[in-house]
Amino acid sequence: MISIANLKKSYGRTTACDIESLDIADGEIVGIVGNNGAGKTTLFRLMLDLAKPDTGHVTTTPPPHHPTACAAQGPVDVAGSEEWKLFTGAYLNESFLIDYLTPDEYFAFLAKISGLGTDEMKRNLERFEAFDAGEVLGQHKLIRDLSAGNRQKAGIMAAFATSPSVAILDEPFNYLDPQSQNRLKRVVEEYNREKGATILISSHNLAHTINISTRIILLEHGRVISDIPNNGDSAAREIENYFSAD
Ligand SMILES: Nc1ncnc2c1ncn2[C@@H]1O[C@H](COP(=O)(O)OP(=O)(O)OP(=O)(O)O)[C@@H](O)[C@H]1O
Repeated sequence: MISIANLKKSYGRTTACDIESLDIADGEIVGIVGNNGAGKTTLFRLMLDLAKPDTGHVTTTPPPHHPTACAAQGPVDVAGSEEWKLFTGAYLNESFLIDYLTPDEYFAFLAKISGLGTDEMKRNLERFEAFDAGEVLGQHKLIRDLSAGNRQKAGIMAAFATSPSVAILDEPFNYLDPQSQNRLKRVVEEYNREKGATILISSHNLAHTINISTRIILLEHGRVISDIPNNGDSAAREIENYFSAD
């Protein structure tokens, strides 16, 4: 469970986040949508302790089924604890990558700092075989020399590589070819189903977001203006109306 309480962040006169209360239950796939500057990335940065809130907290409760030894029993404030890192994976942008490593070296590095064995890491990455299509793994190419799409794939795979119970992805469909976008949707849905993982995705691709999310949160000026359950694309009309050109 992720809980947000009285979370505010401003940059000068710009309100980037202003959320009084928001709970995300274990196992949800939450699509975060909103126009440019609505506050999607800021919300993720606050959830990952990459930005300091002006007020408020993001707390996260370790899911009971997470295999990694995690001392915390109850909710932990992400700004005051390291425990949540044991069960959270994320890819927001290229700053998450290490350019002078190959993807395989980068994944080995992640395995090491996460206490995963090489075999476990290999197994975790197997689910990405179709998504990767042999362009990222085993290529001996440095991350800095990969195409934008393949860097994006490496970052997304890294977010899932440690088998997290919570995964946060900012604009994951960016740079991906249409087939890879569809394969990513399939991997995300399978991962959520198999692990009961909570997945948060921000995207401007409304069709993909509506397809895979169980809930859609619409942001405007850092505030939640709609929070809609999405069963079988039921949120589509409201979301599409909001973004219509008229
Ligand atoms: N480090 C920063 N310094 C100043 N302003 C910032 C900073 N980070 C975000 N902002 C501002 O906060 C607001 C929200 O930005 P944010 O990047 O969270 O929006 P977004 O919904 O992710 O936008 P986009 O869809 O364009 O990626 C914007 O007005 C942005 O200019």
